[in-house]
Amino acid sequence: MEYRNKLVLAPMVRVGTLPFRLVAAEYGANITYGEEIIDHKLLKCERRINDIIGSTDIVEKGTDSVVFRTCPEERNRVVFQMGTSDAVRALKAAEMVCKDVAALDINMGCPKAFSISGGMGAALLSKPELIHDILTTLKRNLDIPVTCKIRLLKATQDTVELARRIEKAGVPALAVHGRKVADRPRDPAQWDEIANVVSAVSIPVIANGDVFEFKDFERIKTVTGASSVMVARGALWNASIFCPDGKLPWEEVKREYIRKSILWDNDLKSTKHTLKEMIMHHSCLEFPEGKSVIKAETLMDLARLYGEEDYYKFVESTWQQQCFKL
Ligand SMILES: Cc1cc2nc3c(=O)[nH]c(=O)nc-3n(C[C@H](O)[C@H](O)[C@H](O)COP(=O)(O)O)c2cc1C
Repeated sequence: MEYRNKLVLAPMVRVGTLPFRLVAAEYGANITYGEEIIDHKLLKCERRINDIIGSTDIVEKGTDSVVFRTCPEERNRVVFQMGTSDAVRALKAAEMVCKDVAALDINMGCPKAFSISGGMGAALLSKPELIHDILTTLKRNLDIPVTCKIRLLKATQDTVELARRIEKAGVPALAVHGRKVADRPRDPAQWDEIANVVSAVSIPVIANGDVFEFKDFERIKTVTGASSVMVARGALWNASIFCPDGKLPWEEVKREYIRKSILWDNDLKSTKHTLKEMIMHHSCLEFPEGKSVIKAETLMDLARLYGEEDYYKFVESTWQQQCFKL
């Protein structure tokens, strides 16, 4: 996996499922991260090939609940992001997905209470020995690249020191979200702090924070010196941010997302959540569209709402034909 000169879709919980990753890639993302999945959850899952829709699924044992869905088309660019606080558990969990993804990333930046109280996410930032243990154990035992995504520490020198230690663990790249743990999304990302990390390490740094237009990809690279750029909210609000020719109208992007959600039988909650985030940014959930999305009980309801009923029926009939063949 090459980490230089890449446009990267950031990991986003309940957003970064297969249809969203495919849409982002269609518009130009070179590397697409899945949403963070916790190792404990993975350990309760099994890998299943879904011959009807052509996906590989990680499914909660004894249920049909899909925790992670991928397909061969994205095999060379999808990054599985995991939450963990233990090297051995992380390895056991990673073994289930490593054949189907291009790389594994460990989330070392999540500031949410759930992550911190479990010793995961940003809690790892103050435990460099544990970081080293997790990264080296995974690297030694897996055939795919292992990276991590961090936030800034309170003091610049501490962030730089941590980045150097992470580099020594042998990772091929490091993603840096230019905010501190206590910062909120509205606080500006500190690109100058990312620049300090870039100067201190030789591995490619993936700069992340406040990229909202295509021109920002070049701007953040110039300011930070980073090799690659990762974008979260800018992509959530309009995944065509990756298009060099400029963004497409968000309605068009939303339609593409809905069609892909139908095609890959995406989890309804995830599809609704992603649509609601888009609507909240561009319009208002109180308007009829938002209310209908909230009310939708099936993907067919959403297909009907967006005039994609025929497409839904077409996809359903291809699944039925596939079922007969099997
Ligand atoms: C809806 C949403 C979900 C997120 N989920 C994750 C996640 O699963 N793992 C992670 O490392 N960061 C997660 N983040 C943080 C982003 O990956 C990114 O670091 C942050 O939003 C800053 O980038 P931005 O300024 O481009 O939004 C999430 C952010 C958003 C908006």
